[in-house]
Amino acid sequence: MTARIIDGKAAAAELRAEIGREVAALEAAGKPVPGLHVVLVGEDPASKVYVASKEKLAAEIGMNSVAHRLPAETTEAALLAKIAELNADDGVDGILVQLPLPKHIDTGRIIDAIDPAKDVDGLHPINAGLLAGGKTGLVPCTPLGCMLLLKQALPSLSGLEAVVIGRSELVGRPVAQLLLQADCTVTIAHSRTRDLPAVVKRADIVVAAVGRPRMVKGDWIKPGATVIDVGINRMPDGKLAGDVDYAQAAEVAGAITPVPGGVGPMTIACLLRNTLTAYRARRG
Ligand SMILES: Nc1nc(=O)c2c([nH]1)NC[C@@H]1CN(c3ccc(C(=O)N[C@@H](CCC(=O)O)C(=O)O)cc3)C=[N+]21
Repeated sequence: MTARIIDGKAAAAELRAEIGREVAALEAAGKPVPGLHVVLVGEDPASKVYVASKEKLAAEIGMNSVAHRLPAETTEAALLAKIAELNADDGVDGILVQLPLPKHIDTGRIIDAIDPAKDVDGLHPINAGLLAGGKTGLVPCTPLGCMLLLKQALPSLSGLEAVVIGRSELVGRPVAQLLLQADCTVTIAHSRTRDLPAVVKRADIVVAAVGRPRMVKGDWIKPGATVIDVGINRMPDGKLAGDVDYAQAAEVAGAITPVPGGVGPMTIACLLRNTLTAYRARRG
């Protein structure tokens, strides 16, 4: 079998266009447009590229898109002051602090300081707690993107066996919560899981979010399964590889997301969607 390719790039473009139409309607009605503020501390090259991309795509759909670029030496206190300023600014609907932060800054303390109503990354404990309780505040962008791709790829998720590989706060845990809300039977596998290939083999849905290039092999995949590859691993030759061995898995799976062009673009589109969601919740 050769898997159908789940085109995240196309799905993301469509989602952005839809959000763009909603922003245009707000503007036409004389309302303020949503404001997305991305904070970047330091000079990490990958982070710079991602922030530039978020800034550009938000501007493209008519949002008020602002990037705050702070030097690597920025103190935790100064970053907290910046967040307090953005929290207090009524024109700011979404705040995203690009991760990873420099080592001298306590990431948890920064995330905790963001107004949960403006936490478009969905990482604040209030939003994580709502999600764990089966309610939804703001949902983390990558997990939301995974779910939109799955809903597009499958007629129904109810009753399916889903195996999530990885238990990170950013992806593994929240995507497992969303799969549970969609009535999947959910397993979260991780580095201590015994016989991971056999666990993955049960899955109708595999979500790989471990950050290890091509770790998931073709013979781990149940024939016809849907495979969502969250991994974005930069290889020594400069190319990107997912957490799934794509060439092998595509021979067995029913549908699979490529890297690049799968979950990555959806992550940014979902950030824009969360910004609009936050705007509506705050300003009606
Ligand atoms: N607070 C915070 N929130 C994040 O959501 C966040 C973050 N920090 N730090 C870094 C990770 C990574 N991330 C990506 C987003 C889009 C692509 C993406 O669009 N990737 C393209 C390829 C881009 C390329 O060529 O490098 C693709 O997969 O097709 C990748 C990675 C968001 N992250």
